[in-house]
Amino acid sequence: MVVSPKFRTILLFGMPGSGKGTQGVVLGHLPGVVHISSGDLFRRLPKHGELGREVVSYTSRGLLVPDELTIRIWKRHVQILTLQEEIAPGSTTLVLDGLPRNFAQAEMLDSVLDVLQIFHLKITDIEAAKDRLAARALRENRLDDINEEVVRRRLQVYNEETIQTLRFYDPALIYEIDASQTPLKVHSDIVQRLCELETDRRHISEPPGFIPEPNSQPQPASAK
Ligand SMILES: Nc1ncnc2c1ncn2[C@@H]1O[C@H](COP(=O)(O)OP(=O)(O)O)[C@@H](O)[C@H]1O
Repeated sequence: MVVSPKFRTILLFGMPGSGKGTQGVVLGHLPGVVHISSGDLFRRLPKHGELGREVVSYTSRGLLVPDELTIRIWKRHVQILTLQEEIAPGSTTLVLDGLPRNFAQAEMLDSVLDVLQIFHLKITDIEAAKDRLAARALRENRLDDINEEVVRRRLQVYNEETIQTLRFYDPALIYEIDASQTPLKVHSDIVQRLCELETDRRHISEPPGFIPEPNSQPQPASAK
């Protein structure tokens, strides 16, 4: 049996409004890094198609889209990107935001993801998260951010279900970041951690065709 290599993956975790999308988009600009947001995938589905209508029937109520459907849509997207040679397991690092969102999804993705790092963007002030969602509702015209009841349910789903997903992974992979900081400071914390990983010789971002030297550890300043 041929076993396909897994995608090196960084997971962005955090409650709605914690800034996963903002950080994911910026990281996705690095060479060799591709950002995939499950929420964006769902919003891009044609609204009048069968899939789009089914998805909206859940997202509009603040509920999770069923696992089988979520994973099917995600895998189809990854397959298209792979066929278009925009990504390849072994050379691309995926930054996933919004997925996996529960324990079952983590299990379903385990055979395709090699999770290198999980950033848990923590917000303790729920009111601050709600304010961010209200601002995003206007900026991005997101209906699910406008309705207070829908927002309340999404936060509840996060606290009851999504946060449990972290138990699936080795605690050593999880890095907590204070998401109430400015986006730039959150980004700086993420980049600092990723640089530490690179010095551990697990490369996150590589220019196309870049082949790391077998002993390319950074030299101390005195050796230069
Ligand atoms: N992995 C997932 N599984 C099930 N539903 C999801 C998943 N990702 C996103 N969704 C649905 O899409 C909605 C929007 O998700 P997202 O854009 O990530 O926003 P946020 O993190 O602010 O809630 C979620 O409220 C949920 O209904």
